[in-house]
Amino acid sequence: MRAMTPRVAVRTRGLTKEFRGFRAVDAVDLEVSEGSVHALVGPNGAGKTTLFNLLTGFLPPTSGSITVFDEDVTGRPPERVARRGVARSFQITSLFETLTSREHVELALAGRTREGFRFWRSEKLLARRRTRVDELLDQVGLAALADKPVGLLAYGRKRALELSLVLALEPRVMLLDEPTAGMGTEDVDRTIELVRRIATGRTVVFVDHNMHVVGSLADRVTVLQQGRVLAEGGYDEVRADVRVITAYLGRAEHA
Ligand SMILES: Nc1ncnc2c1ncn2[C@@H]1O[C@H](COP(=O)(O)OP(=O)(O)OP(=O)(O)O)[C@@H](O)[C@H]1O
Repeated sequence: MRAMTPRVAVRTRGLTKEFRGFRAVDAVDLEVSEGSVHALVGPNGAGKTTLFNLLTGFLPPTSGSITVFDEDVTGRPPERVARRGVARSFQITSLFETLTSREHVELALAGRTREGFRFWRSEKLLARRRTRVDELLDQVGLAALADKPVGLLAYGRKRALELSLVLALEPRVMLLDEPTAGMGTEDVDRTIELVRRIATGRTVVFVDHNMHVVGSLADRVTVLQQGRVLAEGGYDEVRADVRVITAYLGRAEHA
């Protein structure tokens, strides 16, 4: 039997973003396989966030191209890219402190589906919506805290809620910007488990500075430095790459 080659979920070719002549992302060729978990790492200022913003349409590229499942989305606005199944989380999201987790997820679902806020017109739709809300909260471990105002939740739980809001969009490709930023060890480990769970059947691209997180989750790692791809491969391969070691050590020396 012939082994199936996975499709390419996201591909960039020569992707470049200049800010007044400064190349924050410089001729990046990236290939993310469908169903894989792909990490973007690199020292501060390497261009990771800018690349995320390009992939999701939040910034138009200066040159180069982006395809999502072979469809060209170069220069498309965020809502058009989102319609191709790409959803992202942010480093910092604003949640509504007085609303509960359940209310947040309900709003995310109402915003996403065609029924919008008309679900109350039909008992059937209402029941289906409730089940989906429960599933999403359960998936991120928030079932027991669903009716607490978000302002009372610990930081790690708020980040889990943010993930459920991304999941509510039912993305084919999830982009997670520093999912463990600012977390203590316990929350980091919970988040690793959570991302692993939600990555099943999906493509995930994430940025994280924590190498334990990268090593635990990533099938492939792309290392950026000064906007360029410095190295790419499996975690162990990349970690042993002299150019990567030098890039990180060089930074430590100058810190
Ligand atoms: N809107 C902008 N205008 C001008 N320069 C920018 C802009 N956005 C980013 N840059 C510059 O582009 C470079 C890459 O920034 P970016 O935020 O993408 O890096 P990063 O790898 O995400 O860094 P960090 O790990 O600190 O989040 C930096 O030198 C930054 O100052």
